[in-house]
Amino acid sequence: MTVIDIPEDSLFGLANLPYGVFSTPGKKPRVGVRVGESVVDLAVALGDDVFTQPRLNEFMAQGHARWVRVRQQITELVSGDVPDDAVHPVAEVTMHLPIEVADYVDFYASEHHASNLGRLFRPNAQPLMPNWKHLPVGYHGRSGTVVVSGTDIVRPNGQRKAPDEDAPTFGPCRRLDIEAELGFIVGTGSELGAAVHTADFATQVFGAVLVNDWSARDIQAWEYVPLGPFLGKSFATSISAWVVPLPALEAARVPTPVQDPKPLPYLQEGEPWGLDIDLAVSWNGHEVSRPPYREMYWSPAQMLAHLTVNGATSRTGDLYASGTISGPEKDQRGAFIELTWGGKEPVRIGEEERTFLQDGDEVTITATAPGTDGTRIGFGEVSGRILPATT
Ligand SMILES: O=C(O)/C=C/C(=O)CC(=O)CC(=O)O
Ligand SMILES: [Ca+2]
Ligand SMILES: [Mg+2]
Repeated sequence: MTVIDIPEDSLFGLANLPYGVFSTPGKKPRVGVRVGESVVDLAVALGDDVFTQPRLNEFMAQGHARWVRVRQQITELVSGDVPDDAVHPVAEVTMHLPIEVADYVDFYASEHHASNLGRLFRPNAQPLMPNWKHLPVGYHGRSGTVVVSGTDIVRPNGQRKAPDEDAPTFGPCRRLDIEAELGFIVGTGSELGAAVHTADFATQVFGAVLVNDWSARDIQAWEYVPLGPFLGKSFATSISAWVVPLPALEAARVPTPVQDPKPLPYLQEGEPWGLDIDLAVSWNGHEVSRPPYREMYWSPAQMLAHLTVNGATSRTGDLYASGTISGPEKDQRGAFIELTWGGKEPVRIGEEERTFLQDGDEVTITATAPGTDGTRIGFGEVSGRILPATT
């Protein structure tokens, strides 16, 4: 038997207990929970077959009451002796995509980001569209290209046309960018035709991950009118390997910024709440931005309510992302197009300067939040390295 060591300042103490899918050499991917610098194999520790699956979907589909029970069981288990064969050092496991992504939706919930992108993409129009403060704007993404942190990202090819060019050309993206976001994973789905109320968020959403919504700005700028993002964003979206369960985020709840005008009734919550999560974006190992999630205008529950208000189902494994997280300050912007103001103001990366991503560049996004026991909890990281385009 083993007593798992949890350093006092660990971001993965008992207040966190994130789930992931891991493998050890020669063995199949299965469900584990992170405790300190260890991964606990839940199939071995709890003796339940649902954790032998290579994804969290089957466990999530068991529903909220079951999630609560398992979290209690894990807390009791790791507070005492854990069977030796259930414990692996995190440095010795390989992490996999934690969920089979059902549908993927991406919102646009940061007023600062939406205003900045409006100015950059539509310099002759008002930055925020008239609908923006009435509904959480979003689009349907491509679930099949959601990948786990650490997966290399091949620079996309596509059509691009700069404003000063007469005709589009085909080739590798020249303005490859990131978007630092938070993603919410639906655990319990809804019926076709039935809207999900804001109050149902806590029992339907299983947890949260970090998201990097890689974006080809030149492809996007040319293709997006009038139907929205398409190939400029569908080539890859990276998520962190650890899914932070919703109860771990209780202490991070904060009111959203004031919503004026008052949203329509289906978007109302007693008091709309966001999350006090601090993100950090590193470019080749140099921190370039610290986006604050508490600045997000639309709440996670409002986004879910909007997503389903027309009767569209939500399903186990759905991923809906917040949209780029940008704060009011320049060093709080969650996309390089904003940080470098459309490539006009390069940022310093050690000895070098950057506007958009070069081949070989690596971006890592991390985040922490207050935990329920007064310590902080961590999201791990979402990272990815750019490989040259295929020819
Ligand atoms: O305003 C636009 O035309 C484009 C917006 C985006 O690229 C943002 C997007 O994908 C949603 C987000 O991450 O905030
Ligand atoms: Ca996005
Ligand atoms: Mg994407």
